[in-house]
Amino acid sequence: MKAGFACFVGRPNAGKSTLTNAIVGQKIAITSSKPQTTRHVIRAVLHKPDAQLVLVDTPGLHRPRTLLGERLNDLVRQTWSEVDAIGLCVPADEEIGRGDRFITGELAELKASVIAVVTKADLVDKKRLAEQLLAVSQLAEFAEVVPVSAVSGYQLDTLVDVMTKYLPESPQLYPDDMLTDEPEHVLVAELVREAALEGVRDELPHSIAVVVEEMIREGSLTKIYADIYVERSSQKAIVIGHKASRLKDVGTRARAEIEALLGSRIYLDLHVRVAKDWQRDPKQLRKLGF
Ligand SMILES: Nc1nc2c(ncn2[C@@H]2O[C@H](COP(=O)(O)OP(=O)(O)OP(=O)(O)O)[C@@H](O)[C@H]2O)c(=O)[nH]1
Repeated sequence: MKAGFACFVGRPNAGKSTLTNAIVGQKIAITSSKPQTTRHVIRAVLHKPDAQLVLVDTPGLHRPRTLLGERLNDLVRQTWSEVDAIGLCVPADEEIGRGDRFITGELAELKASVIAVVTKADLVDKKRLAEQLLAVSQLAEFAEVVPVSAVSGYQLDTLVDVMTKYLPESPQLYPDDMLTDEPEHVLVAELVREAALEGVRDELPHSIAVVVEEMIREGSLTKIYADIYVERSSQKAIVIGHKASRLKDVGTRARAEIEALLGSRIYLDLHVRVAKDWQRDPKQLRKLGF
């Protein structure tokens, strides 16, 4: 029996969240077409007859400009130092760049086995894929190099097998029925946050946080009360929209996602609140889960 921890790293937009979701087969991490939306460490547990792979989802590493930025970087480095296997994601359809080299360099000192994962293989032809595999393997000494596509499902099983190979001998770490150890309310908050960001990412990229205050089950219905926090009242107006039309859309989108996640009917009550400059205030950061 082998068991251990693994995570995917890579520059923004490399396809880490999508890959995690595709492997786990359920939407638990946040994906978007815009960089740097992954915030919480979310674990998914993959069960196999002879192994247990615990996937940890980390935010990206970037130059910290706020207290939140610093906390996030600390979180990333701590996660990296604790895992047994790391999948370094490099998209097949983009040139290898400074971001990839920077992250590869950061990984050099770690005890973890590093597997280079060439993502989005469906976007390129065979020749380009072969070239990218070669270019990636010249970046560093990787344990293995594996091309995958989260969209077509190409080589996802292979990747899991490869990552499992580098886990230590260990009894299983989590019970059989466990998919993630992230409390439900955090997953729900992430889905609300994703819906709230839809269409306003450019205006409010890092200014929205969501806290689920209450989840009450009443038979087949789950009542959820959540607060959407912004930093200024001008942002509040953006999130709510004209005659609350935007907030209604946010609720509709989030409700569909949450119903799919929880498998039950949802009543969703959303409030938009201003927490002035929450990204710089330690007390507020703690309250918001950072
Ligand atoms: N065609 C294709 N697109 C993909 C694939 N994987 C991810 N994408 C797209 O690439 C974009 C970025 O994917 P994410 O999974 O959000 O990337 P990420 O690395 O988690 O990004 P950050 O959270 O910003 O660090 C999204 O628009 C995805 O739909 C893939 O296998 N094939």
